[in-house]
Amino acid sequence: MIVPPRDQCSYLTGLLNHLSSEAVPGSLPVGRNNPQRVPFGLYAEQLSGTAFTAPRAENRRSWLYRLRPTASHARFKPYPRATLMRSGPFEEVPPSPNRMRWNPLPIPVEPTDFVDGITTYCGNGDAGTGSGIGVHLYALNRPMHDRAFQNADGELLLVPQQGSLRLTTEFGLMDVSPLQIALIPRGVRFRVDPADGTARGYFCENYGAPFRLPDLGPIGSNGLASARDFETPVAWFVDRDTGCEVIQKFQGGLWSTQLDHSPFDVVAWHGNLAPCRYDLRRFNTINTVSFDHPDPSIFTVLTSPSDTPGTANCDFVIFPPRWMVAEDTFRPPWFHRNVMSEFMGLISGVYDAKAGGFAPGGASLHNQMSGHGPDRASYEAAVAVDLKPHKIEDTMAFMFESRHVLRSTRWAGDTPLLQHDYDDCWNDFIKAQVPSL
Ligand SMILES: O=C(O)Cc1cc(O)ccc1O
Ligand SMILES: [Fe+2]
Repeated sequence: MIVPPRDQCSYLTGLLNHLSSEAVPGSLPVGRNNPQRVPFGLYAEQLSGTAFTAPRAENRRSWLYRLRPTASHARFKPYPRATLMRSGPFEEVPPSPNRMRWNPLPIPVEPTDFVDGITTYCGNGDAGTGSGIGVHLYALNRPMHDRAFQNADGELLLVPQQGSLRLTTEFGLMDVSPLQIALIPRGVRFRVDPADGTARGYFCENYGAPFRLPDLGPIGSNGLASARDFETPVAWFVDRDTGCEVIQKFQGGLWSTQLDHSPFDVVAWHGNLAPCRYDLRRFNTINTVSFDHPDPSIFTVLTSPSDTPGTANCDFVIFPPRWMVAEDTFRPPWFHRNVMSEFMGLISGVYDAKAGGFAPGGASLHNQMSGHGPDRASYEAAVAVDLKPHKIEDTMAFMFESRHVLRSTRWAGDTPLLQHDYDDCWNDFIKAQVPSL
């Protein structure tokens, strides 16, 4: 058991391990979950992320030992501020087959924290039936101070793009920077504070089955993201009897209640349901060493499966720095139409299918069966280049790929960030000339 230095992040490693952590020696009950009297009068609480009876390999739950029961709070009232956060079902505007791309979301000018700085671009499914995802960006310029957020509708996969974040969670403290990601299980209360004043990033709100590592099939027992590289914070708590607003997302709506104490009062915990972070630079990228451009599923970091095997509710896929060695191959992404729908973001650098227009902090959406692929400049460069081993460096793009059409929000269609000329990047391809018979 690890006792953390106060206010410093310290981590336990592994994904889905059954972990134990106590911030005060002797606070974690030994050998049972809910003894008649918990050490120091702490309150035992089980947090269930899966049904009690979920198969053992799927089952996720943790036991939290806290200064006060989470149950001690006043009624939630509707959150009084308007935000641009939207939720499934996404029915604000009719779905369109058009390809969409957006310029980077600006950092706000008005004082804006994480909750108020969320803008929803698109999503699918329904928070009410527990399938689908919401796709959001955040852009903020101040800490959450005495506020905490909790999402009953889904798990959050945070993808910082600019600016480091300090995440204060019920389980402990996590620092997350661009090129790292964080997973926050459904219902866990957390606070997001920028380390350097401002921050921007993407996040997937997963209404469906929790993210997990993909199967590796013939790749074998190693490769892609490794469980040992996921880091979970050790127990850390605040013993403070001052007010804190808890904002909860529930069935699409935002609600607020006021506590007279900190919600971050978990002194000890154990279990396999906990927030974690992962450094994308640890990804063991696998690619062809012969010919042809493989399907991007080889770059899957995490997957949220659906009820149909191999057809994800959401795959989180990255396009990291990597050697390109394929012989006699058009090396960038090929032209394609996909039954799955693709939302992409760019953390840094340039994406190899787009010579221009796809900027860090920007986004694109290519929905079910819409034709897309390299823009003309990328195509022409790739067919002309002399194929030598070449390293794609200093870049990190990602994709949330989902089995259902991603329906954009009204904001996403109306914002001046939308590039109305996006289709033009595929204009004026020279017609192929086949010999006449
Ligand atoms: O559309 C995209 O850029 C993402 C993508 C990349 C790739 O290498 C193959 C297929 C695919 O959808
Ligand atoms: Fe694609």
